[in-house]
Amino acid sequence: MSIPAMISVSGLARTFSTKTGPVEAVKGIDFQVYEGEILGLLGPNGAGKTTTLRMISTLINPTAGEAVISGADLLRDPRGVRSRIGYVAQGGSTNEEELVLDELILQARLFGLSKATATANAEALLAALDLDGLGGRKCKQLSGGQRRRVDIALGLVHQPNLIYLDEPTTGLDPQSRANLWDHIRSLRDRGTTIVLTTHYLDEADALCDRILVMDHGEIVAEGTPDELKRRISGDVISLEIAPELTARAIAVADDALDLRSQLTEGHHVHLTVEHGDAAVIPLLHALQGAGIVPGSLTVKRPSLDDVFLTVTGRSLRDGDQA
Ligand SMILES: Nc1ncnc2c1ncn2[C@@H]1O[C@H](COP(=O)(O)OP(=O)(O)OP(=O)(O)O)[C@@H](O)[C@H]1O
Repeated sequence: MSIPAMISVSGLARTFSTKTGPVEAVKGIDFQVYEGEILGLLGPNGAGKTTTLRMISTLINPTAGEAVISGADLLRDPRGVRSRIGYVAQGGSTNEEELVLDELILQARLFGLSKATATANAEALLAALDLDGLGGRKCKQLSGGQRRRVDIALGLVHQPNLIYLDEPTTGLDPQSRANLWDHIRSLRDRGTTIVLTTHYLDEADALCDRILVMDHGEIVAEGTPDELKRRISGDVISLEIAPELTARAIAVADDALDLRSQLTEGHHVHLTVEHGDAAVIPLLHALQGAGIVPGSLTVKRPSLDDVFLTVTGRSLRDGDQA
């Protein structure tokens, strides 16, 4: 049975008019988000991630295209869309002077929940997001990680089953980031569908079930982190071999495996194959048959940085000026 699509987007585009001419922020993209997954929009600054999120949350109108969000049509039923989603913006939206619990209850009431339900939801979320005991604090008295969790609670307090997180961990220290990742995963495990944007490769890798790589307003690659790494770059098996045997070792490996590429560097032979783990035993067997015993063997999976470099021709970290 196929998993139902929570979001279905087709031909979605947004061009901004500026004094210096039109800016095509998003150039007609198609994608689906499935129920219960964490989908990541990964790309450098200016790739079009936030514009995409803002369109599918009704905050800005698309110039072209359409979308159905949790059963509601984006263009014909924007109120329906708004009631079904939670949106956590980049900078958050907490009111500095407000008490955390009051802020959450107010937010839920804005979505039409009764006082009792709003209070119950707010208290349950404080517990679920490890914010117990902080309901009586002012938002400005929280740490960065606590604030980000309050932002997320604000997006969830009306109990949407779909939440958008724009750069959820930007500005957090490594420990708060890892802690927030755990919370985001636990939301998914309880059935919430999550769409998040990030420029962090490690975040997309650690957190997302599926990734859309965006660059210059387009989706340039799509897949699970593993699929992307495998499809685009392959795994690299590195063998330490006596220099006089490297040519022979490559010939043997080429017979035994479906090699994508090979490279010799002194005592080392690097072989690129689709599935490194599955290739190790046949490779060792073939080498042994030819009387070659490697001094060492390692299998390296490519990083998402390698993926980004392959699809865009530049590193994600260099791409911030795009
Ligand atoms: N209101 C606007 N008016 C004009 N141009 C805009 C507007 N909003 C976004 N843009 C432009 O559209 C492009 C995409 O911006 P967007 O914010 O969607 O990128 P992003 O991938 O979310 O980047 P970041 O990671 O920095 O948030 C950029 O070139 C940006 O300058």
